[in-house]
Amino acid sequence: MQIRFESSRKEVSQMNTEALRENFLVPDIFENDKINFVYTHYDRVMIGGAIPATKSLQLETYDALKANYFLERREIGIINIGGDGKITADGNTFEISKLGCVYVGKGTQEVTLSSNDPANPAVFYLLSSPAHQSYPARLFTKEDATPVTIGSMETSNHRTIYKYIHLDGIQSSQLVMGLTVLQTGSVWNTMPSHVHDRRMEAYCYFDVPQNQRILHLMGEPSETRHLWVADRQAIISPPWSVHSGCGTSNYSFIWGMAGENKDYTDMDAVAIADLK
Ligand SMILES: O=C(O)C(=O)C[C@H](O)C(=O)CO
Ligand SMILES: [Zn+2]
Repeated sequence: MQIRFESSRKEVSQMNTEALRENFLVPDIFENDKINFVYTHYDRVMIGGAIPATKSLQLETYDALKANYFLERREIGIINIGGDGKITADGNTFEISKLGCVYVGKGTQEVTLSSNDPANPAVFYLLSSPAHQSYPARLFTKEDATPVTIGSMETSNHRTIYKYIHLDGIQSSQLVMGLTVLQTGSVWNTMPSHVHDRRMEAYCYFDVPQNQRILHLMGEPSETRHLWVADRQAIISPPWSVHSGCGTSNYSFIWGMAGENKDYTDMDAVAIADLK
């Protein structure tokens, strides 16, 4: 498992393209018949992917966790961006379709991921953070997520936000998670932009057409940098960084956070005119 250490604001402002990508892009987590994770030192959030293509996959512990099983001191949010699948958590089975989310809490010993049809396997995005309290495993479909549509065609940022794990949704110890779908013709996410010093964030872009890309913006508002991101790649956003993107077509992305609070609305807005 790859480990990503933290970088300071000053270091980031001096990084070249390669260093920015090495530190903040998570390019290869989705692989057939494997669970892959990157362990970050940003609130100790782990970013992962799993495609149970020809066999079911079991969440195993890692030496870096020094835990008897993966969720001994952690919780996990799982969103399916592929075909229909199943998640079993200590004998409880959840049927999960595309854009569905399953939360599994601390203390769950066995988590198994599987696909219903090997010809169209489930593709699971995984986000895990340390947990100090146990909450029950739950499934939310995208309809359960009380979708909210914001932005407009005029500003090319018309999009629908689905919140799954947050203060008023699925309960967790500190994990917050959901996804955003851009409407056809809209390309900007999270613009106007924001920061939240209280929480780190990770984005995983998906349904990005082949040969199209997302220009993801990061860095302090007055010192922005960019990463070119392809389909099914994730990015790490430090708590002091903006996290916003513009696509060469419309697309969707999963966002997830951990840190001081679970209040989705706790954001410090950045005026567009203040971005540099
Ligand atoms: O399109 C958006 O705006 C978002 O999806 C914003 C993210 O949800 C976010 O950054 C939450 O902190
Ligand atoms: Zn944010």
